[in-house]
Amino acid sequence: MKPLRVPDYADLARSCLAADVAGYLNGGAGAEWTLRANESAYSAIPLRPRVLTDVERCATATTLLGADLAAPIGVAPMAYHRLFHPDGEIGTVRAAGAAGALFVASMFASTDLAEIAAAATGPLWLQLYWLRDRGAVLELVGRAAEAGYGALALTVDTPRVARRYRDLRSGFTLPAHARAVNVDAALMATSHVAEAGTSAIERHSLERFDPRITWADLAWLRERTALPLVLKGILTAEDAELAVRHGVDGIIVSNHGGRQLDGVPATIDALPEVVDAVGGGLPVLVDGGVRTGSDVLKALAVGADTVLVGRPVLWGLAHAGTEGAQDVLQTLREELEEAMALTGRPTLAHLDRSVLGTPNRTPYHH
Ligand SMILES: Cc1cc2nc3c(=O)[nH]c(=O)nc-3n(C[C@H](O)[C@H](O)[C@H](O)COP(=O)(O)O)c2cc1C
Ligand SMILES: CC(C)CC(=O)C(=O)O
Repeated sequence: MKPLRVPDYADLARSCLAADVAGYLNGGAGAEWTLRANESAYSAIPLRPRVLTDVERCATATTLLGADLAAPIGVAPMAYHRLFHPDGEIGTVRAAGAAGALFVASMFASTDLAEIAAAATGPLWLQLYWLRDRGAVLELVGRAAEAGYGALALTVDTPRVARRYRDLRSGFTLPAHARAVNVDAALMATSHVAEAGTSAIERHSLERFDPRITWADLAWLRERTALPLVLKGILTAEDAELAVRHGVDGIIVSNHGGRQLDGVPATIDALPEVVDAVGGGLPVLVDGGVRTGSDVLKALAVGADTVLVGRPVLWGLAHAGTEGAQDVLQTLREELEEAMALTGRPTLAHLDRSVLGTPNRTPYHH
C-alpha cells in the first residue's frame, strides 16, 4: 500500500522495525492514558466552517523567532534517529528543510551536531536536558552556537525518564549504531548497558539528569549563551506565568508525547490556559498527537504559533528515509492548507477559537 495519510506510515514503520525499537518509539509512560488522550482529544473537537470567504489562496507561511517557515510546523526533538533508519538525523533534517519546517535536534541525536547543521536548509534548534555535569551541557551549547543553531529548547518535564512499561518488558537498551555522539561517551555509558527487565535510558537518566534544578537556575544558562531559550514541557498557566517572568523566549506546551507523567491532559486541552496566561508576549508551540492538517489547524486556532510533530516523522523516516519523513511533513502542510480553505479561513490570522466547536467529550478512555 502506498501511504497517503500520516497514520498510514505508523503501520509501515512498525513492520520494518524490531519490536523493542517500535515499542520505544510508539510507547508511553504508565498506563499510556495520556498517550491515547493526545490523539483522541483532537478527534473530539468539531470544526465550525464559514462559507463564501474567497479561499482561492490560503497562505500557510509564517515566521518563528525571526525565521521563515513554509507552514507553522516543525519536527519535535527526538533522540537517536539512527535507531529507525541509517540516514538518521541527516534524513530528517533534510526532510524538514525540503518541507520548509523547523527542525529541533535532540541533545541525544545520533549524528554530530555540526553535520546536522551542515545538512540543514531551514531553521534549526537544539534541545537540551540539564545534566548533573553542567560543563557538558555548556560545551554542547557552545558548539551549537558555533554551528549556527538558532535557539535552545530546554526540556523541563524530565527530571528523570518515566517508567515506560514497553521498554521495561523489552529490556530496552541502545544498540551500537545509535549513540548520543554529541555528549561525552563516559557520561552516556550506562545508556547502552542491557539489564533484563529494566530500561537502560531510564537508569541512565537517574544517574545523569539533574533533578535539583529550579527556576533560579535558568539565569545560570541565560548568562552563558546569547541564544534564545525556549522551555519544553509546560502544561499549566502557573508555570507559563513563571516562564514569562523568568524572561524565556518561548514555550512548548508538551507532555512529551505521553512518555513522561501519565495522567496529564492532552496537550490540546492544556493549550488554552497556557495561551491565555502568556497573552501573546511570546511564541507558544505545542506538540503531542498531531496526525492530520486539521489537528494543526485546531492547535493554531486555540492560539499556538507553531505545532511540532514527533513520532510521525520517524514513521516516515523508518519506512522511506528522507523521502518518507518529507512526505509526512508535506502532507500535514497540504492538509492544513485544505482545512483552511474548507473552513473558510484563508490566512493564519483568521484562525481563532471561532473555528472550534464544543468537544464531543467521550475521548478519554482507560
Ligand atoms: C522516540 C522519541 C524520542 C524522543 N526524544 C526526546 C528528546 O530527546 N528530547 C525531548 O525533549 N523530547 C523527546 N521526545 C518527545 C518529543 O519531543 C515530543 O514531545 C513528542 O514526541 C510529541 O508527541 P507525538 O510523538 O505524538 O507527536 C521523544 C519522543 C519520541 C517518540
Ligand atoms: C533518551 C530519552 C531521554 C529521550 C526521550 O526524551 C524520550 O525517549 O522520550
